[in-house]
Amino acid sequence: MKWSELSIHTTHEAVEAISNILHEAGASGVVIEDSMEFARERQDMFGEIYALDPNDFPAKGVILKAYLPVSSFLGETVEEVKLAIKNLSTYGINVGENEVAISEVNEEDWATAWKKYYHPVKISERFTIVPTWETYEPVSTDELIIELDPGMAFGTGTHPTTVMCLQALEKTVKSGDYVTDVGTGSGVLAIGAALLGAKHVHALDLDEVAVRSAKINVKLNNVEHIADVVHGNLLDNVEQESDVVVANILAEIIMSFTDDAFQIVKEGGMFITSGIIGAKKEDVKQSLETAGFIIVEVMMMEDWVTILSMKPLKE
Ligand SMILES: C[S@@+](CC[C@H](N)C(=O)[O-])C[C@H]1O[C@@H](n2cnc3c(N)ncnc32)[C@H](O)[C@@H]1O
Repeated sequence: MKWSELSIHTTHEAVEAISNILHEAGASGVVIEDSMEFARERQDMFGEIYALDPNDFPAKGVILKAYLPVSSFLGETVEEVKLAIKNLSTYGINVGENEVAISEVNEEDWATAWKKYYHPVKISERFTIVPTWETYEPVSTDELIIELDPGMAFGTGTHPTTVMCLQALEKTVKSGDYVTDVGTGSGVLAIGAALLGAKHVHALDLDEVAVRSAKINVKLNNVEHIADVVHGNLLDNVEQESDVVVANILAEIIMSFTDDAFQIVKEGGMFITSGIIGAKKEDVKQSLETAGFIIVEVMMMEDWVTILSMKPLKE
């Protein structure tokens, strides 16, 4: 089968938003070629992972490659994608060069292209993420293994926003907790919370592809009796109070539902918010405080921020 490869040269800041646009446009996969991936000392942060070939990476910024089936609608879809990306600047997101190129490729060229960059990664005290096609022996009995096939959903578990969420879950989830995962993507955080001893995890995503992918991964990790995955928009129709709510979405989206989150977080419970670029940190903190949360900790990795906030106990 022939596919159209849409290649977009952009900034780190715009990756997540553009990936969402591409998924919404029907892209069956998004490959991220990140200049920082090549440049940074991954060995220090994540342990030795893999040898990188400089030819696979742009000199600066990020190249996103999305794959769409060749069809008569392609022209329109590409125009819609270009317009949606242009509109991101109205949200204060710098899309950089925003060069868009289109070429035709064979299915076998892209379906596995990204897998060569994805190997077992120890991402926190306890969590190691292992792609399904790799074998891995745990090094200690304490280690928690998340097996993932991200398929077409965000993420591989190694994005800084996800890494910080897993570290935050490690600090906050207690045995028997109720957890809600808003924007579950591949289901990585829901699985993490279940492995940490949560009694029940409610995971949801607006994107049907993510819901399918998360369901597969939840099953793969044998936590389907703990974590349910549904299609949903933020906390609409969520009534179950939670000890921990985690949301790794864009700052603008987080700020739109801090009041709703306050309603479902139990007193003394935590709201973990991530996917926030450095420039939006203060806005999100203010939105959380206005809703009634107390900021407990602010974590940073690269230019990404994760905020842990608590719903105070009544006097
Ligand atoms: C950055 S990904 C995070 C995935 C995963 N939780 C992680 O940490 O790797 C954000 C996810 O939020 C979902 N999302 C975006 N807007 C949403 C909304 N309004 N309601 C529910 N999910 C949404 C996207 O489809 C995407 O899967």
